[in-house]
Amino acid sequence: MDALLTAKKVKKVYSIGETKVHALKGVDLDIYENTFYSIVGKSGSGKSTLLHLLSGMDKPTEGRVVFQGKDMGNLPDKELSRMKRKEFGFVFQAYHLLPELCVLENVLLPVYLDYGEPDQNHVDEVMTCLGLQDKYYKFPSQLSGGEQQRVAIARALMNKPRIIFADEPTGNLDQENSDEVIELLINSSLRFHQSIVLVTHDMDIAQRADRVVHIKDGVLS
Ligand SMILES: Nc1ncnc2c1ncn2[C@@H]1O[C@H](COP(=O)(O)OP(=O)(O)OP(=O)(O)O)[C@@H](O)[C@H]1O
Repeated sequence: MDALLTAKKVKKVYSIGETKVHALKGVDLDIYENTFYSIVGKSGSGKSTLLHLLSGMDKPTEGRVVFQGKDMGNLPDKELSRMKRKEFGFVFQAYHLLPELCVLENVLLPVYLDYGEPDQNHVDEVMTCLGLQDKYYKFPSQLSGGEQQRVAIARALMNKPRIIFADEPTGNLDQENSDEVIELLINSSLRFHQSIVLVTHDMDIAQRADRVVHIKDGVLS
């Protein structure tokens, strides 16, 4: 079986004035479908940088990131943006919900950004899967942190992406909400056949993954 997404000899160097930070020093990684990966390592080891490069949010200094045969570094910006909206879902530590929109409007944003029509069955299925069936018309300020993160996950699932990228998604939540959000993220990815690539400091969460990717000083171990 071919990998869905492949990083080949990926390096990332950040330049701050004269100083160069070698954040990734030649990373090879295959992401297969229907698989949950966690990326763990100390602070500053390169976890978020790796997630940003795998998800097309940033480009490598050297090496290639290939999604379904397409080198993301060679795609025109417009095509890359379209691909990311269609194929990838994003969940961050901050929920990034728009406060003036209700839950349903927030969740449907990616669909409207692609000039699409909502698939009402999918919307209802995702919302129910995430326990949000009675929250459609609430505003973010009326929800708890855990509920807001569940809305962000629902939004990430709306376009039926192949991969969910999550960077410390439970970083702002207490233990109980954190457990619930991870449980729902795993359940929904199984239900809707997505892979998950998740960056976390929490080893209990990391161990839930099918594969734990360890990174140290920009190198996978
Ligand atoms: N935009 C940037 N400009 C310059 N240096 C950066 C930038 N982003 C990250 N770095 C540096 O690259 C290295 C890897 O950072 P990265 O954020 O990927 O680590 P991390 O493992 O996700 O850390 P944390 O767990 O603290 O979030 C660090 O030395 C960091 O200071």
